[in-house]
Amino acid sequence: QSTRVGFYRTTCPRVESIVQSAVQSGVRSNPRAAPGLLRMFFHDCFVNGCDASILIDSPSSEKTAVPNLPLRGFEVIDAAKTQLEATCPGIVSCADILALAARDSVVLSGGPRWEVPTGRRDGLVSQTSDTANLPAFNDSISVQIRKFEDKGLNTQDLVTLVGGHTIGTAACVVFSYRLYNFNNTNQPDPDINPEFLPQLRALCPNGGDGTVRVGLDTGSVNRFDNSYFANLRNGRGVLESDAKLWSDPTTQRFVQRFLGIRGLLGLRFDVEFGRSMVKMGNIELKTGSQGEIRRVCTAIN
Ligand code: HEM
Ligand SMILES: [Ca+2]
Ligand SMILES: [Ca+2]
Repeated sequence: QSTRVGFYRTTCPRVESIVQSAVQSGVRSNPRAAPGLLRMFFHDCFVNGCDASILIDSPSSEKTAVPNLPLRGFEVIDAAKTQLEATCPGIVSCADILALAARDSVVLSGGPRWEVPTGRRDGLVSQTSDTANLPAFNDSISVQIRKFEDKGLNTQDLVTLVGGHTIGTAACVVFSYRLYNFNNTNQPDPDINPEFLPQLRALCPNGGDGTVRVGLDTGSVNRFDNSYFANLRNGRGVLESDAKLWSDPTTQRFVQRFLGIRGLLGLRFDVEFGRSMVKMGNIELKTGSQGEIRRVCTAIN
């Protein structure tokens, strides 16, 4: 069984417009919700599949894991769910709300629109420890490729989906080790463009406040565009894992194709992003009678 476009056509025909307006007003009052919801969908799908396990509130749920602490936009999902329960009670899964909200966040940021297949069901478990295999900011390319392959996503999907870093920010704490004493060399990471280095150092002084946030796509933090790939080529990747997409030839090929380098078959980021998001949205699906439709997204029924 899998998802399909229009799963709620007869049971909750207004689902898409209800989620869309919740995302619109949520992002208006909290701009961090747009990148937050996109990243939230990724972190949901990579842990127990796209089943809203990320949304559960409990002292030992996935939310409490370190990589999930910066996630934003949970209030948007709750607002959409409240609306949906008033309109079509017991019908729409929280996992589908998140899938739609991630798409709508991209559209609101000026990115492409794609059709989101629905029909996911909500999972019954959420454990902090299950998040241990999420991709990490210092993973090598081979580890990044393996973690995506484990979820049925290939190297092109990896480069495409990490292109989600065209919006949003990272805390100094996840990359400032690259700026001063990288791998005990007493030197910065050589992948950083020497003209970019002082900019990053000014934003994240040695021993400074690790919670300060820095754009992942310098110069285009709020716009869902191609600029992130140009920054990678120019040594302006902020995360170590991002910089390696350029320094490793396996993934550089795909970055070049997004940049339209002559001699390589071009790829359009706006087209590929939607395709890879649909693929990611089908990871380890619960359908039919598996799982449940939650009454509130933060708790199992
Ligand atoms: C190798 C894979 C990936 C790694 C290692 C990675 C790592 C990270 C890290 C460390 C941050 C900063 C977190 C913070 O300090 O708040 C971040 C932010 C972000 N990531 Fe990823 N990521 C990966 C893939 C993805 C994918 C596949 C997507 C979505 C399709 C995505 C979307 C985002 C977004 C939108 C942000 C900004 C969040 C915000 O502004 O609150 N990432 N990522
Ligand atoms: Ca999940
Ligand atoms: Ca951008």
